[in-house]
Amino acid sequence: MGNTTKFDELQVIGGEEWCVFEELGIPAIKARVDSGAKTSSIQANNVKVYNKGVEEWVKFEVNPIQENRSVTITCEAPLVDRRTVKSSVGISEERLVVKTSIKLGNNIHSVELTLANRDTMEYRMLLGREAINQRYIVNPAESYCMQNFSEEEIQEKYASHMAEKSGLTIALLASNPNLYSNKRIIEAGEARGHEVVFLNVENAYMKLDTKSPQIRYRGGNVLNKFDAVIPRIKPSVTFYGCALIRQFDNLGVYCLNTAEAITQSRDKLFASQLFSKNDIDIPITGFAKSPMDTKDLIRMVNGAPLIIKLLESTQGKGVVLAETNKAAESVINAFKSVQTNILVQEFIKEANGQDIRCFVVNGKVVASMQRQAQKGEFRANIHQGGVASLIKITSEERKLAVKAAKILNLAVAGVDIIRSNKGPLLLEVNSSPGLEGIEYATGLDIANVMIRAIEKKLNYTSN
Ligand SMILES: Nc1ncnc2c1ncn2[C@@H]1O[C@H](COP(=O)(O)OP(=O)(O)OP(=O)(O)O)[C@@H](O)[C@H]1O
Ligand SMILES: [Mg+2]
Ligand SMILES: [Mg+2]
Repeated sequence: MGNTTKFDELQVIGGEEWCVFEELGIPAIKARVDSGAKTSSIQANNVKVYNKGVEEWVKFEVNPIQENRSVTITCEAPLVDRRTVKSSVGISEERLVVKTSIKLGNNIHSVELTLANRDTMEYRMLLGREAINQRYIVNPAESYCMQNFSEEEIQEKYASHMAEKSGLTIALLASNPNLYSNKRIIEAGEARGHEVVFLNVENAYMKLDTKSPQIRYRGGNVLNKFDAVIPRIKPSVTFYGCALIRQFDNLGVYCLNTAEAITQSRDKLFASQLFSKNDIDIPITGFAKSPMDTKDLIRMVNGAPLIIKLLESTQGKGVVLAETNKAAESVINAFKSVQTNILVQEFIKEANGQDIRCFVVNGKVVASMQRQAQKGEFRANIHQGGVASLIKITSEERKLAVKAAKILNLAVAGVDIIRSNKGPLLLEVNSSPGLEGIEYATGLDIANVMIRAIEKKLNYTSN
């Protein structure tokens, strides 16, 4: 088995040692020397693989100081292996292995490090056999044989990192980082000096436990450094997304829109009931279970032409105009025959395919636009070819928008209003209103307004 080093050439290391990783930018990290482990490992969060030329590299974050998560070092190193490790319960997990140089006392040599989630462990690093063999001999009774750092020295080494973190750490909980709205939110957060981390709803999961509830991310990283969460939950993942938001909320993280508010706004029937209960005018709306009531349902909303809406619709996809009573009856009964919940609604003809979108943030209308449907179309949604333009809203409309957002308890809301002969009527309230149309129409930086709303709630002042 190769050359064996002479025993008296080996240096003695203790059961714990201070390691320095100059290439990773880690000035000192305490390691448990563990000859039982083959490869050395280090605690790593937000692990991301990327390409650097033809090589694969890994970017990851390390919290080098035990029991202190405020110091975060972002490290980069070449990826040398992906290993499958089996946990004690037999579940295989992939671990990335990187290569870098380690300094122990005055010795510098190359080392392979497994990136592990060691959050629950006392030491942020384990020094395994591969790093020890042929170089050191372990005396577990001793500590810091290679070099020791005092508390003051550690403080000094990390002083710049402690001062560096001035902005907030904000999570954007969504599904697609390339959507205009999401890109703008990240951009606006970073422009104000914050760190914005994109979290994919479907890659996050939770641990329910009274002592240490957690949110984890694919790969086992614990997400516990966030000051705030911006939820942008698409309708198909409402249930799961809201469960995650509740978990963040339980962990004391401020959420720009609560799970409860999002859930309420996603249910058009429930939201409409809340509106009518709170004296907010909406188009006359009916909801019935049995086809036997269809005829009266139609009469109730003043007959055709009338609107039929799927309960969970967005982008205007589930909104239908029935021109005659006969057509209305067959469409309503067709939906009922496939157990689909629908609302039947009075058609506001005089709106002429126009509606108004008010963007509400923390109780204020921060922007508004008019949307005009395409020719021959009654739905004004941008996704249905609607065209946005600037509009000056009346104070009555402004009050209506603010009140609707307040009743649903939404910090950020897209409130849709339609102008009728009876005055402005509330159409619906969206909890993840898009930014593209409204920023384009108004020229305003709405993403910036959202970020500043978080700063205000957290009493954050930049220096
Ligand atoms: N009762 C109505 N009378 C006239 N037009 C209506 C009525 N209800 C909806 N519309 C038109 O259809 C569009 C879509 O309706 P609504 O906003 O209720 O559906 P949605 O699918 O949830 O859209 P969103 O993408 O805004 O969430 C409205 O923006 C409006 O232009
Ligand atoms: Mg909607
Ligand atoms: Mg709408």
